[in-house]
Order: sequence, then structure tokens, then C-alpha cells
Amino acid sequence: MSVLQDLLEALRSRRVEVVDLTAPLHPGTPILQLPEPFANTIPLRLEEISRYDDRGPAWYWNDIHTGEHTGTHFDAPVHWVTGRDGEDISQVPAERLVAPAVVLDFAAESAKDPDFLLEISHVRAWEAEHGPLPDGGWLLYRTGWDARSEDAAQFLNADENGPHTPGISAECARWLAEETPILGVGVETVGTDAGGAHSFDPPFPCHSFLLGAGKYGLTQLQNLARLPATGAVVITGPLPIVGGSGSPARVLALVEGE
Ligand SMILES: O=C(O)C(=O)c1ccccc1S
Ligand SMILES: [Mn+2]
Repeated sequence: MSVLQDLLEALRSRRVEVVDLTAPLHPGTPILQLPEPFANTIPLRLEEISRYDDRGPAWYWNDIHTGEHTGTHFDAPVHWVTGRDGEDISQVPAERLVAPAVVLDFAAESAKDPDFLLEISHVRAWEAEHGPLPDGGWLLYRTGWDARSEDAAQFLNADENGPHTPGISAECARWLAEETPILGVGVETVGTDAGGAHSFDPPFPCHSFLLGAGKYGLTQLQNLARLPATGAVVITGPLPIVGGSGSPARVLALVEGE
């Protein structure tokens, strides 16, 4: 049998399982809230065109209104000023949309401290146990934040000082971007940067360094708890919006069955 026939047979027999890493996208899906004076994106809105009625007797369809960075989405390099000469979302090579992925689980630490930051030492300790980060693969950062994703207040977790959500230190973001072979970073939170990243140096370092290095971001992922630390294959499906900075995306993982 061909390798693709083997894959289909493995999927049929559930020796390979498909795990959906995508948050359901609806008008209540939490979105990033930047402080004044910055502009913000919009939530999803469906605008009905017809629904089996005199506007369209046999069909139901909508116009959709959404931001590029609404819900589970893919950040392209051009999204950040440091990546302004890089790929837009339509230029991300298709072969990079299927890639290996590893999961770094810091859910316990994030539950204790919502401002927890991943440091280089944490990644090196993970590598000592599981092997090197994947060349051309995703570093998926599990924080347990997906459990909050249907409650915007819990998910954004903001107080008078701003949002408190786990992320990556500036030093670690620069090291991941410039000294490791990963394709990008995927997170469960509303964006790849920590809630307090507006006050980091540089501000929003994950965006600044990773997108500036031509790498990518994936946000608002779910079900990372169902993935092994190593061995998953992640398939990402951003819309190829010409000139776009990112796109809502369906993100799937292939994992070896139990
Ligand atoms: O890329 C995003 O969705 C995101 O998190 C973001 C977007 C725009 C400005 C700052 C941030 S931090
Ligand atoms: Mn984004």
C-alpha cells in the first residue's frame, strides 16, 4: 500500500486519531482587548443573507464579519513591524502548514501564577527529558487556559493593571526566535504574548522576535492536553488572505491512537 493509503487505513482503524485544536468561533469568542488609544479587532458576526425564504428559497448563507486575529488564528510575519518585509498570510508556504509539534506543559505553574512566564531554563529542562525542539515544527505551550475560553472575563483575566495571562519572557522569546529551529509557537491564550507583555522590553516580545525572524504564531488553541509531549503532527488551515496579517484557522493534530 502507498504511504497515503497506510495513513487512511490508520485513521480508519484509529491507530491515528485526529484531535481538533480549534476553539469554536462564535460572536462570544473572546478577542484581544488592547488599551486606549489603540484600535481593536472585532468579534465574529454572521449577517444572514437568506435562509430558505424569499431572499433565497432553497439556500441559507451569511456574510461573515471577523478580524484576522479573531478566535483560533494564525499570525504571519507581516503582522508585526519587525516582520514587515516578511510573508503575509497568503504567502506562508503550504508545506509549512503540516508540521511536527511538541507540547510543553506548564498548566500547573500557570494555575498557581496567571503571570507565569516560560524561560529558557524551562525549555532546556524539557529538552533534556524529551529531546530537541523540532526542526521546522511547532512549540505548543500548554497552560490550561483553554478551560477558560468560553468566559471572556476569565479568559482575558484583566484587572486595573491589565490582563494577567501566562506567556513567554522576552529573553526566551528572542532565544526561541533566533537560536532554535522551530517554525513557531502555539498558545491557548488570546495571543502569543503574555497579558503583561505591553510592559516588556521590547513590548510583545513573542510577536516582535518570532514574527521578526519569519516564524509564526498560533493562538487560542484547545485540547493540548490530548497531545503527547512529542510525536504529534499539526495541520493548520489559515485562509490565504492576500496582503493579510493573519487569519482565523482550523488547527488539527494527528496523534498515535491509544
Ligand atoms: O496577534 C494577536 O492576536 C495579538 O495578540 C496582538 C495583536 C495586535 C497587537 C498586539 C497583540 S498582542
Ligand atoms: Mn494574532
